[in-house]
Parts: sequence; C-alpha cells; structure tokens
Amino acid sequence: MTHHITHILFDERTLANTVERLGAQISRDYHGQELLVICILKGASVFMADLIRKIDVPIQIDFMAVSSYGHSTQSSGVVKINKDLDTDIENRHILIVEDIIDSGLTLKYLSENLQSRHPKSLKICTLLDKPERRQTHLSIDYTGFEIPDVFIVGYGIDYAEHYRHLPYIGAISPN
Ligand SMILES: O=P(O)(O)OC[C@H]1O[C@H](OP(=O)(O)OP(=O)(O)O)[C@H](O)[C@@H]1O
Ligand code: HPA
Ligand SMILES: [Mg+2]
Repeated sequence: MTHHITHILFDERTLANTVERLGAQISRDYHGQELLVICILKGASVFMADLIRKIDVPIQIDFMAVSSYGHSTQSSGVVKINKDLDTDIENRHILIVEDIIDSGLTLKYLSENLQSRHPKSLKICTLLDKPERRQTHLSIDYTGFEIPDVFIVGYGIDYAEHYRHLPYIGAISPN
C-alpha cells in the first residue's frame, strides 16, 4: 500500500535523534524518582519501544488500548477503552506516551480518566503534535515534532490498520 504515500516527513535517523533527545530530557526530569510509563496502543507501540531504551531512571511499563479513529481520517470523538491498565497508578509518577495528538480528544479523555485514579503526577509525552486541529485545550510536557494538518502514517501509526510497520513517517492522501 506504500504507493499512497505522498512524501516522507521524518526518516529513521531523524526519528532516532528525536527519541534520544526526549529520553534524555525525561531522564533528567525524573532523576532520583521512579516512573510508570504508559503506552497508548496501538499507535504508540513503536515509539514506546524505542523511547524506554533511552530512559535511564528506574521505570515500569503498562499498556492501555483505546481507539477513536477506526477506519476514518476523522476522530469519531468517542473514545473506547479496549484494554485498561494492569497497574494501580495511585500515588505513582505517570508518563503517558502517545504517538500523535490531533484533535486532542483521546488524550483529554485519557488524562481525565487517569487523574481520577489519583497519581502522584501525570505528564504527557507525544512524538507528534498537530496543533492546528486541536478541539480542546491540553498541556503537553514532551513533544517530538509539531506537524502541519496532514494525515500521517508509519512508525506505529496507521490508516485503517495499514502502514504501522513503516520505519519512517510519511503523509498519505486519503483518496
Ligand atoms: O488527538 P486525537 O484526534 O484524539 O487523535 C490521536 C489518537 O488517534 C490515534 O489513535 P487511534 O484511535 O487511531 O487508535 P490506534 O492508536 O490503535 O491507531 C492516535 O494513536 C492517538 O491515540
Ligand atoms: O494523522 C494521523 N494519522 C493516523 N492516525 C491519526 N490519528 C490522529 N491523527 C492521525
Ligand atoms: Mg489509528
């Protein structure tokens, strides 16, 4: 299906450099503390796997699966939890790892849901931020890249469940 890719935004080396920068920043900020890193499946899986290997404070990991896009390029606005955490997050330092923040509706729902479980702190790390499309206010603690309003795929991110395996991030035209 790669023939629908219109251009490459970030190649493998650029992604690796940015992941390294984020890992170093997170390691500095949490120095002397323990962290529970939460991967938001499925899109953040590839980023998460690379990021945690660049963090050098003690961490544990857990996974949550949510979805709102299905087979569309527009968020349905309804966030469905397909898998919840295994861990009790009360009184823990939590870092949510996302691949992309677009409308912001997924993270708004997730951060309110997780705040209600009384973590000691809750921060957000996203590889990509598409601020032009935001429908809600969010404060993001760690951002890899800001991107324009194009639908992107690769490095874990899908269109209708395709393209997640691409080692780079590219734009597709939905037609
Ligand atoms: O800011 P938003 O407009 O809410 O969009 C961002 C969310 O959409 C994608 O997930 P999706 O629902 O496609 O699930 P997936 O990660 O399994 O692909 C992406 O991984 C984010 O979680
Ligand atoms: O640009 C995107 N691509 C794939 N999935 C997404 N979910 C929100 N925005 C995007
Ligand atoms: Mg998706």
